[in-house]
Amino acid sequence: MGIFSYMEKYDYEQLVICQDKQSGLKAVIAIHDTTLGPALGGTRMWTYASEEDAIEDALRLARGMTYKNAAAGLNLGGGKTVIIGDPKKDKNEEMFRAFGRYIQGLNGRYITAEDVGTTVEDMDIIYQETNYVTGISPAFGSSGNPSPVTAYGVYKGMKAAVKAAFGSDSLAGKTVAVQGVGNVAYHLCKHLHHEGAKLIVTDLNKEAVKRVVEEFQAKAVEIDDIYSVECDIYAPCALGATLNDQTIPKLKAKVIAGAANNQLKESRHGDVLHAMGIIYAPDYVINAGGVINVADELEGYNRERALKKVEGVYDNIERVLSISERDGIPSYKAADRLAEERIARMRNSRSQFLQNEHHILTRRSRM
Ligand SMILES: NC(=O)c1ccc[n+]([C@@H]2O[C@H](COP(=O)([O-])OP(=O)(O)OC[C@H]3O[C@@H](n4cnc5c(N)ncnc54)[C@H](O)[C@@H]3O)[C@@H](O)[C@H]2O)c1
Ligand SMILES: CC(C)C[C@H](N)C(=O)O
Repeated sequence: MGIFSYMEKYDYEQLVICQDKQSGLKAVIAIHDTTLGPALGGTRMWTYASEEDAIEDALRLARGMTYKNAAAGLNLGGGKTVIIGDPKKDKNEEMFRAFGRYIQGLNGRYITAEDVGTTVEDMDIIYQETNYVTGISPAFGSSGNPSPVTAYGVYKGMKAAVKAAFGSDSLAGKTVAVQGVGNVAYHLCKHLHHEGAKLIVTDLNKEAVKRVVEEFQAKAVEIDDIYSVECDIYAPCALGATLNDQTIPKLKAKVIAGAANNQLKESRHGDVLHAMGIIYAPDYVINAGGVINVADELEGYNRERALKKVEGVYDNIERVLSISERDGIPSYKAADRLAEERIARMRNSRSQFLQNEHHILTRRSRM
């Protein structure tokens, strides 16, 4: 499908292609929908097989942020950036400065933060060029790395999903199979271990596995074995599309609750999970802790207030699962409905003329 057809299909607002020869920056900023407010979404740095793949990923992830922000009750729209390159080899200071200038050029329509392959240090460099960046260092009065807070939200959301499946939200004695034990899942494993859950883990990065085995008595398994292990909960915390035709038939878990974005390869896989009676905590509802946390920076960051808001992920998962049960629809559809209805309500809410500082009449009166 051509880019304009794809954008029209899901009603995207804007796609910005950024190139800076000097620094090697090749970035794609996708803005999906700003009905609720400026588009907030992280910057992913990844080695894409093709430029088309990078554009598609930016578009897909941006739309996911529209739904995530809407379902989390934030007054923010959805956007995302991908930078083409290897985060271990291709980063440099000029690249993130150049990227910061592109963000500034959007004049607040897009606000960035961390995603896979980018760090607080990268956000600090962007901050030298623009205010439209979050997840910057606590030294600037900001919230820092969002991953521990995302993990806290996933932990809370997992408890709500476990309650729906087993009648109690206790994780003590439950076995959780965690795929990918990087930034978010390390902290998730810590919460689960403290509550008395048993952990089975895998990761392409052997050091990351060693750390959770040593610190949280996790049992390590091979990459492909994580789907078929005996467990109560499967927590996908690596990349997307791991719930697909090949993996779903292997699952033994009664609950799926993890941090990864875009877990369902296609929506129909959410229908399959529903038909199998597996409780699926929709990805963008359960992993909203990070964005809720960085969004708090826009009001002057307060950690205590941010964590309180993140605890609401529990209620949000409960709400989605009860709509799913009440209406007999898969949980991913219940989540989409929640997000779409909020956006539609705001889009259709009555508009009144209010003169503000951006209005032409105000500007004219200063002349
Ligand atoms: N960091 C956040 O605050 C945040 C917020 C919301 C969503 N997410 C999503 O959560 C996921 C994890 O994010 P992160 O920040 O922890 O990233 P990360 O890169 O730190 O961790 C991901 C881990 O998954 C491993 N991995 C990759 N492919 C794998 C595979 N096939 N099998 C097993 N392990 C594999 C990697 O080696 C890495 O250790 C991503 O999908 C991200 O988009 C992150
Ligand atoms: C704004 C960020 C913290 C975004 C995060 N990477 C997410 O996917 O939610």
